[in-house]
Amino acid sequence: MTITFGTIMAPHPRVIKAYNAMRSLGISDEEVKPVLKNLLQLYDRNWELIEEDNYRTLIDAYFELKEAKQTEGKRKAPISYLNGRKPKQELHLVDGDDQVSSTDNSSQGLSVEDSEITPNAFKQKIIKSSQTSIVHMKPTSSSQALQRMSSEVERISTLPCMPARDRKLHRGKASAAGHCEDPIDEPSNPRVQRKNISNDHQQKELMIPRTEKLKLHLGPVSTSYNGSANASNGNCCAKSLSALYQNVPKKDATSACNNSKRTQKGSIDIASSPLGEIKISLNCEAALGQPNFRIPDLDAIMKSIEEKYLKAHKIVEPQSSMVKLLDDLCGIYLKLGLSLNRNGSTPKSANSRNVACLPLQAVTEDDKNSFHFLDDITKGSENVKISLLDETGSEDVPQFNYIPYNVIYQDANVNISLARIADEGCCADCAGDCLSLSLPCACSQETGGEFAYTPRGLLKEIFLKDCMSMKLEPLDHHFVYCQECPVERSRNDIMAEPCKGHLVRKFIKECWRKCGCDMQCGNRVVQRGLRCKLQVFLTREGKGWGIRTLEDLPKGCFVCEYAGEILTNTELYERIMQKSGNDRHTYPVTLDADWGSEGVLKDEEALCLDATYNGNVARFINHRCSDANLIDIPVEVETPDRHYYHLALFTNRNVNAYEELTWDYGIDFDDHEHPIKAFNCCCGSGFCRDKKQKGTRLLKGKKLKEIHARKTE
Ligand SMILES: C[S@@+](CC[C@H](N)C(=O)[O-])C[C@H]1O[C@@H](n2cnc3c(N)ncnc32)[C@H](O)[C@@H]1O
Repeated sequence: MTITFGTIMAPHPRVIKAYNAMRSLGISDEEVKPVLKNLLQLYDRNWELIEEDNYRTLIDAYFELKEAKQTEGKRKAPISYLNGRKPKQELHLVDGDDQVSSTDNSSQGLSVEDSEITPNAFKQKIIKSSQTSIVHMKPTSSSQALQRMSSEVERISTLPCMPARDRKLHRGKASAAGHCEDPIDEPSNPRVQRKNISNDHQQKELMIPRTEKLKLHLGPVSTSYNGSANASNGNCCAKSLSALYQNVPKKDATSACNNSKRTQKGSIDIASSPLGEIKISLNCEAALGQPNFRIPDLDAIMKSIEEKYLKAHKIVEPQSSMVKLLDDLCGIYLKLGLSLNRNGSTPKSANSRNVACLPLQAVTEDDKNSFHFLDDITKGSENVKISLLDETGSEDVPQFNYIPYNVIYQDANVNISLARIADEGCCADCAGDCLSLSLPCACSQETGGEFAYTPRGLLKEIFLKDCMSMKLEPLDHHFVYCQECPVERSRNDIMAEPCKGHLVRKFIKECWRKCGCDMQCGNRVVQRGLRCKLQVFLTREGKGWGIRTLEDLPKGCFVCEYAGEILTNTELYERIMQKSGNDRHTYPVTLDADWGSEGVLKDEEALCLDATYNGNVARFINHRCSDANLIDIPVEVETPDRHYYHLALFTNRNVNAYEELTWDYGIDFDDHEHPIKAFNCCCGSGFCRDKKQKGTRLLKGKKLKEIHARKTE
């Protein structure tokens, strides 16, 4: 089947105004174009008559055609009206339904190819022709416009035979002056325009017989979406593309061009002529040979696409391309078409944008649910909404309770008290913004007497660099060792191996309640919560849901913290044990940044965050080996010890809108004794550590350092 996407021209300013007026009524340019052309001809290009009363005449004429279609029923038009194109003066030689002659200009409307035709016969032809129109709006009752056109037909066709050049004079000054008569088709390139005119003249002289062949441009109201699954339409569309070439004067033919691109479900052809005409045709070859296919309602297709792309994204994602858009349209067309047959067919009402006259049925609930979209998964609990989109409609919406901040599940000992914060551990004497102080306050001690944040609220370059270096080259940094390591105990509780060491992480310490500064202080970033526009989306690589940013993010930007239930290790093991087989527990994060300093840390004391049942947006952030765009940094806010802290995620480079946000979980894919079985990594990174993944390279040390250096440049 073929779907044609219309014709693009370089219109006259008055044409643009007319289009704009009609667009406000929901009528597309493609529908207006043939009607406007006809009126211009009928009124000898007297624009005032068309423009007066807010384009009343044009609106009338448009609806007259609709009505003509309705009153005539479903008789097949004798002429294939495919698409607007072609300089108007050529004659339209049509052999029949499927055949378009080499001088075809069917899109321009009716031509009288017989040497003599009565006005009535011509009117009939007009009416028949409108049957191929696509009905967008409910037709009105009959009106003057059709009568005007018809009487004009009578008037012109009853004129005594006259040579073409005289008839041209009769049609008005613009014609007589030899200007391009049709502003709608007026080519923007003057060189081309001149050629066309001369070509027009030649053709008229050659082709208009003495017996007064005439053409009335009263074409179909719209043929923008006249693709259908039946073979004849498919053929017609192919012809309409080739007709672009056929209409091109021979000497210009070299400048006509045709572009073809294959999509997954078909192909896209773009043909252009030196006349400035461009035709885009999408051939949905995936529908070929599908016996169950029935033509779906165009409204349903359009709505589906609009919801998929506009309502869901508001703006277009970077991965989007026209090819993808057209391919999606084709896919939805196919899907809706197949679903119609399954559920039986019912006729469609006349005021919908049907693409063909086969019996149609309204879209089913199934069709409507072909994708999932949630406006705000946070239930209003964050500073910004976070939407969720599943473009495939294949995945159930994740079931969990959104919590913006960590909450204690049961036994976790998180001691938050002002009394525990020593005077020297806060900045009670500060006021306003601590970052504006010439001498940084006590809260900067943790980060070496310098705040970790810039006045713009980003991580300072040097701080980020140090944190990245710890991630990429941990062995170059300081480790502490537990006397009895909870990690080793979790592997083998009976004979736990010695602690392998815990990296001494760099912490950020933010100002808090005991500090004198205000909430807008530059040293309060994580605690002020999420600000970035994020979206949960279904990844295509088999990672399940993921997070992407809907806006460009600068390097060092706080994205979100990892929030969930605060559990003790004991509680976490219990949860893991309760889970069966493949139902893996996938959302725990160990708060081990300071374990080594605690000597013997019991499982009832060691803490972790579990976002499985209660969590925030971070629970959707997927893992990427080594070159992820986020980095996790421990942040001290309300507790001075490192037993409990916040795990904040910052960008480690500039991130473009619609990039997936990823984080290196630090998984050792070779550790087969870990209580939580590692997933098969699909991160796609060239540095993927999961050896099971084909084509991955293991890069360590220097190589990773090089990459990081490049990325942070
Ligand atoms: C914190 S969740 C991330 C969100 C998750 N994708 C979802 O749909 O809810 C971690 C889980 O996501 C999946 N995942 C994350 N990164 C992955 C990767 N690089 N390759 C494959 N699966 C991944 C794994 O199932 C993992 O256990």
